[in-house]
Amino acid sequence: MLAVLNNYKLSSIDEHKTFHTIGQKLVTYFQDNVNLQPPVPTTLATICLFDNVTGKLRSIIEGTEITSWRTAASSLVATKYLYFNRIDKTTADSVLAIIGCGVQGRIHAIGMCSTFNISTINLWNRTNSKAESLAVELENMKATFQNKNLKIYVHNSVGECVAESDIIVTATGNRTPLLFGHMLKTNVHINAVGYGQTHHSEVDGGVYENGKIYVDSWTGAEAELKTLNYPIEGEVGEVINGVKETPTQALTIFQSLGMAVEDAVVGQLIVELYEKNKK
Ligand SMILES: NC(=O)C1=CN([C@@H]2O[C@H](COP(=O)(O)OP(=O)(O)OC[C@H]3O[C@@H](n4cnc5c(N)ncnc54)[C@H](O)[C@@H]3O)[C@@H](O)[C@H]2O)C=CC1
Ligand SMILES: O=C(O)C1=NCCCC1
Repeated sequence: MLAVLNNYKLSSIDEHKTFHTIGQKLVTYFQDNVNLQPPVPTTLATICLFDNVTGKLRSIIEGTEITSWRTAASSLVATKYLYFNRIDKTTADSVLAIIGCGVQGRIHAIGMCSTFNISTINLWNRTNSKAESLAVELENMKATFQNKNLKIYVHNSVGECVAESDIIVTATGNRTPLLFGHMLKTNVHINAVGYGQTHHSEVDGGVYENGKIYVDSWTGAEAELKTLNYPIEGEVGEVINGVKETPTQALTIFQSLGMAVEDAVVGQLIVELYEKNKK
């Protein structure tokens, strides 16, 4: 995944400086890594940054953590603009479901509960003990969350997990659908993160058919969602900048594809911080 970015700002580094970045991320996904002792993340990533004038390799950055956080951050932004901006926040009592409690499920849970007023979190994982471990971790983090009275439940089935949920994250990498329309309340928001057979494998066609689908990037969608036979409303960015309207009263789906620019910019930020702190 190659990204070339010119003339952009990193205000946390220097609000007057203009940055130019050429970056590429290499990703592997080895599902059996979880069975190793000690376990190794299934998704592993390395980010390379290149000098924008000479093309010379400038930095090699460990990209596994960056991948986790930037993916969750994209879902948080999508959830803010596609879900929280259309509900009455004064009465909002939002319930979150995490389907798949691996690396992404965990970071999404922490990110969502730290950022939004989530009153209940419902967890499901194929191996139940993993959901139970995440529940313990979240219980111990409650003091840092927006809603300190967060209720945490582990469920034995996906249907039970999502039945009362307003916001859903699917992060399993399952190759066939596990989330179906009949399981859902009305007006829910789904962040479909996992990559199985395709990006849209985890969610049944009936959900896409009745929902408004948003992506992180049109370019990514043209290449990576060729087999999704339902119309895409737009990019989340188009809702943010007002080109597309904020959806109202709808089932919304953020189809997360992952963008190389996210990795390149965070990589650049880390290099700039490293060099600044070295001085
Ligand atoms: N959209 C994006 O930008 C990104 C997507 N991903 C994708 O997200 C998914 C999850 O990634 P990680 O959390 O890093 O993986 P992980 O291996 O840490 O977690 C996956 C979880 O889902 C469960 N699971 C695995 N296969 C399953 C199946 N067939 N059915 C039901 N549950 C299953 C596992 O028990 C595990 O807890 C992967 O498909 C990965 O490719 C990862 C990074 C970025
Ligand atoms: O953007 C990424 O990084 C990934 N996207 C799809 C699945 C693996 C990692």
